[in-house]
Amino acid sequence: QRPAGDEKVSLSGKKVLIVYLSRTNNTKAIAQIIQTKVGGTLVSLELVNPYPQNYQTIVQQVANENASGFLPPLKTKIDGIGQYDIIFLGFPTWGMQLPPPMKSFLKQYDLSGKTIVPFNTNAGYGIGSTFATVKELAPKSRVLDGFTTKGGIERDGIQFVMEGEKATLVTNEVGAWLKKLGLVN
Ligand SMILES: Cc1cc2nc3c(=O)[nH]c(=O)nc-3n(C[C@H](O)[C@H](O)[C@H](O)COP(=O)(O)O)c2cc1C
Repeated sequence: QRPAGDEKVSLSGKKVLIVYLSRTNNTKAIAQIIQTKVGGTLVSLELVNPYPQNYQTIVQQVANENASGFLPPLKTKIDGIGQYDIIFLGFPTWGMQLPPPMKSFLKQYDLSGKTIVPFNTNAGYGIGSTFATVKELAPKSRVLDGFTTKGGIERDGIQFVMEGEKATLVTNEVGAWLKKLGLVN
């Protein structure tokens, strides 16, 4: 068996789906960079009942949902998910966990046999349990090494940061990551 982190996957003849959750557009920016490099269908995960705009209110609501295991219903429906071979999943870290809507997504869709490629932004505290939870909720998928970068720090009023030098840096980092996975040349 090959060591973890040394997995390669080929893009040829594969259909790509990029699903992301993003509140302040940092994770969305990464999703768009990925789409520019590998193509595919870009889908934003939207909720039946959107989260509150206020930061403290959403932090409290997410804490409650994480504690109770509540899975918010998704407004976004993905037609014919069976046609996709490679599914990129993008999300921020929320309360050091995978955001509840991503848990909803992974519980709702059967991704058996598919390749999942996670990516993340966070305020600097890291991925937390997010990548591990993706693996737990998609036990019959092949989950590749994820990408993570520092995004906004909404607590301190810093929202969108993927512009200027940061955008250039992140674009290069995403390219190197995709190359390592074998998804771009
Ligand atoms: C409800 C909530 C909880 C968050 N919890 C964390 C956290 O536990 N650790 C962390 O590093 N950042 C945390 N953040 C910050 C986001 O992960 C960070 O700003 C991210 O870049 C936002 O991505 P987005 O712009 O795609 O929404 C939290 C943000 C929100 C709104």
